[in-house]
Amino acid sequence: MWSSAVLAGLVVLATVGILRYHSLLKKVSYLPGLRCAFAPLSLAGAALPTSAWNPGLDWPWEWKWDVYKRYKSQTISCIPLIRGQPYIYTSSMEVAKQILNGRPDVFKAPDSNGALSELWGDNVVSSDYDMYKRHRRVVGPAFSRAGYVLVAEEVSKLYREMVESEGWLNTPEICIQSVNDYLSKFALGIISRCGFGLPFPWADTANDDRDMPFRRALALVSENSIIRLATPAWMYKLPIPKLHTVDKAFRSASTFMRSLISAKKAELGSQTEDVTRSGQDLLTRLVAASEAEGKNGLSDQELFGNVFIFMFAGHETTAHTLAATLALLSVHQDEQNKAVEIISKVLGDERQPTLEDVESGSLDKVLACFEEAARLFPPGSIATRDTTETITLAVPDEDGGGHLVIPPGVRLVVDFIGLHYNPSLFPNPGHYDPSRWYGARETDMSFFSIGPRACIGRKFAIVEALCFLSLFLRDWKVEPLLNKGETADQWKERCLQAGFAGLTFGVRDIPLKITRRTDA
Ligand code: HEM
Repeated sequence: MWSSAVLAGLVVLATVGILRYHSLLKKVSYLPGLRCAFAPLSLAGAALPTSAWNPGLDWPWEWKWDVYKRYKSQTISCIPLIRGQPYIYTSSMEVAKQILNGRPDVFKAPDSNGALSELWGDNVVSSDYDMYKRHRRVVGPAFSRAGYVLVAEEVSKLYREMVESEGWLNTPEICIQSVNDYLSKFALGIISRCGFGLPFPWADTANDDRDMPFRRALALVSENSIIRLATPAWMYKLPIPKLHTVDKAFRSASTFMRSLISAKKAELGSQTEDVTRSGQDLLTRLVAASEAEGKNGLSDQELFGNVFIFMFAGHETTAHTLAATLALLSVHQDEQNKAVEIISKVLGDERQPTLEDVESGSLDKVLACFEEAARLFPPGSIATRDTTETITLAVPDEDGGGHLVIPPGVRLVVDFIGLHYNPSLFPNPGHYDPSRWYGARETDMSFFSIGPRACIGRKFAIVEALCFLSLFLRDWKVEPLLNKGETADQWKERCLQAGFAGLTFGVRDIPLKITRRTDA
């Protein structure tokens, strides 16, 4: 009796499963691809590591060499068998352009961007349609030429402080276990100074009177977003130290950012002059632009959401890419020498790089070293859009041509790792070859995404990266820090590893040896 009831139950479950699978297969236009337990960007999918039954967040990196080959298509599906909506991933530029061209029948779903809006409130990255237009109207003016001049100046100042405070000037050769830590601090310093008008001295020895220093709080916040999303409020009352630390970090970062906004509003409110002329940092310009919009401006919560985005989008991405650039140049001495030669020619031994140097294009071959690193390790490794209506996507001839017909509720993912390792776009894709980017325009830089929602901070990042690399490479020869008996190839195998680090994708800890070239 019981056994036949169990059997009947199993038959019903299997039938429901098969019917569900077939309906999902139809939704992805019968594209071949991954079949798994949870959707990759669902909480369960993202929290669990990449494995055969759970692709998770890191599969585009882990399986970059064979997944599209295996399914003989640049566009594949991913069907979650237990939970979640169906996905279509593409590594084809032709299909990516159709997804990211600003069409109204797809949108940025709030849960597709690391649930940024759930954690911090609506913001320019995670919103869409009218809400996006409102955010963008206020955020756009925050980026200005005067702001980029400030970035170039502050990079030179902070760089000098860094080498002095770290005592590098007195040491001909320095072994660094994780260059990422320095670059993360550097990029946080630049966004703090140029984004928020904060002092951010490199050697900050002052006692911080807050519960948790802001820098530490930010690092913890970026590492623990998934824990924060997955943990119900009552669990923070349990005696679990890790959760207490996470909670404290989120509260601390949040209090700090709110106080920044209130202080800026008060400062601008007390000025009689034109508020837009009172400061060139992103926050001043953001708050000023919002106030100028009157009742169409952003609420405090929305300002807060954008401040958080500036803080993270503005430092993690650049830091990850700079770490990858130095790692790759350390094992490509020929490329490093080429870059140093150009820097010496343009800047000589002493001159600091300026915005004019960046804009003149004279350092473009140095920038190409950064661009090629961003191709191989793109910090914004995916861009997602969900269909709201039935759409058609033209399939490239190489994949057989024709059209995909996709109903509402399907998640379309542009896989920038797949795209950047696609040999039809980048021949010999595993090879680090900065010359691919010689003569490239900003819109060619697919690692900043493509279409109308491409990165608004790209010039900020380019100015910061190019000025930093010019200063750093002029002073230091960069080599891999090898373990005893290790070869450069073994170092590459060990150290050129990547995955989600914080809210974005990037290289893991990079150990380097730096040697003084000149009297820095
Ligand atoms: C190497 C550095 C950077 C990379 C690779 C990068 C990459 C990206 C990518 C791929 C997107 C599109 C995301 C999507 O479509 O879902 C994006 C958007 C955005 N980025 Fe960046 N980013 C970088 C630096 C920055 C900086 C320095 C800032 C700010 C100071 C910034 C602010 C933003 C904002 C606000 C958006 C949303 C734009 C919109 O939707 O209109 N990014 N970024």
